[in-house]
Amino acid sequence: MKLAVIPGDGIGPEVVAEGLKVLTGVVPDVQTTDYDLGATRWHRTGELLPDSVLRELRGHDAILLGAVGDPTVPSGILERGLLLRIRFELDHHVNLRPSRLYPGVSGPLAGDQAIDLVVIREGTEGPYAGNGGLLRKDTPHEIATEISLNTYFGVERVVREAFRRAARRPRKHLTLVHKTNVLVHAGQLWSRVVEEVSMEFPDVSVAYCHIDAAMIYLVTDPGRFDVVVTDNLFGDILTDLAAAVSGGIGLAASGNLDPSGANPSMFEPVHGSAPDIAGAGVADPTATVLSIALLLDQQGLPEAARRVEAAVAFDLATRQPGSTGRTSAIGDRLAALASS
Ligand SMILES: NC(=O)c1ccc[n+]([C@@H]2O[C@H](COP(=O)([O-])OP(=O)(O)OC[C@H]3O[C@@H](n4cnc5c(N)ncnc54)[C@H](O)[C@@H]3O)[C@@H](O)[C@H]2O)c1
Ligand SMILES: CC(C)[C@H](C(=O)O)[C@@H](O)C(=O)O
Ligand SMILES: [Mg+2]
Repeated sequence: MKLAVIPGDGIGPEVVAEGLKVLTGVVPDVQTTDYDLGATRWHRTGELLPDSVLRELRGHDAILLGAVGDPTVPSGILERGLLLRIRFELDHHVNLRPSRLYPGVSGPLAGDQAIDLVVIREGTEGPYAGNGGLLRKDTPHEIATEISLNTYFGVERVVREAFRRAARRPRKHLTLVHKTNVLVHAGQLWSRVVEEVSMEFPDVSVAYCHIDAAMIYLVTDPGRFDVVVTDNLFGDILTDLAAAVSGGIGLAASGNLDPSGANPSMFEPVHGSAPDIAGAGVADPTATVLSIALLLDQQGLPEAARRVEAAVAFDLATRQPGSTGRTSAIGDRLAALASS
């Protein structure tokens, strides 16, 4: 497997190192190419994602990313110019974000309710499309717009993927999360597409939830969710909360997928560069390791993926209550468990 590695900023390199330990333990023939993209390169050269690097990324089977973002770089430069540019250029329209409360993990919810859900977040449209600007800048009449783009093509393909995934799960249940009572144009498109595609999946039951109510239910009754399909921004926010109720952001994995296979998919923890703990060696690498499991699955290695997930499940079930541990110690443990 040819893997492009973008460790990135903050805790990115720390967690990626542990992810690679686990990956190379279960799949010996991984050839990695490291790309030093991120804050340091931007400061040194002004480059975010040179076209030549983008071309090289396309030549890999998959990409592993740590995180981007740094307090010394104006907000949005790295996020838009590097991370989102990769997602958009490589047509990562399916942003796959599973959340599971693993046995032994104590979440913040009363009675540790069962959580096993998958969010399919649209990845290339919505308010992330970059369709906006500032008018009359630096005047008292300044106007900022950030228009949400929703195309039939973009909504249909992600909704279809969500139904496909729901149909393969035991509960076969899909919830559309949106804000159709206010965002009536986009809301109507999303609802209509869900209704249309549902005709092809008669075994999948369908529910709808406004995004604000979905936040309530994620905290009071997360068991009602199986597969959730939603737009780019709602999905961003929803998956941080889903992570928080499932044992924390240090456990939340994601895959940015182009299911057509035309472009390499990219795997990364849901969390960011965590400048508050960067360099301290205390970041939990489990989210990255679970992202490796998603990568292995997508690369057609389900048995290796299962071993990695089983290693994480065992580790979480046997961790000392309340303990987090050192990044490298968790990585060593997971690598040993997964390759044994
Ligand atoms: N995919 C990405 O690259 C990505 C995702 C989110 C945020 N960001 C960027 O990261 C920077 C920091 O953003 P933020 O602080 O809002 O979010 P964050 O996810 O980096 O951190 C939020 C909180 O979670 C904690 N945390 C995060 N990962 C952890 C881990 N593995 N183990 C233990 N604790 C962990 C942090 O210490 C912090 O308290 C910003 O520049 C932001 O744009 C990047
Ligand atoms: C850093 C940012 C561009 C990114 C997003 O909003 O998608 C992050 O929050 C995430 O969840 O991966
Ligand atoms: Mg986010």
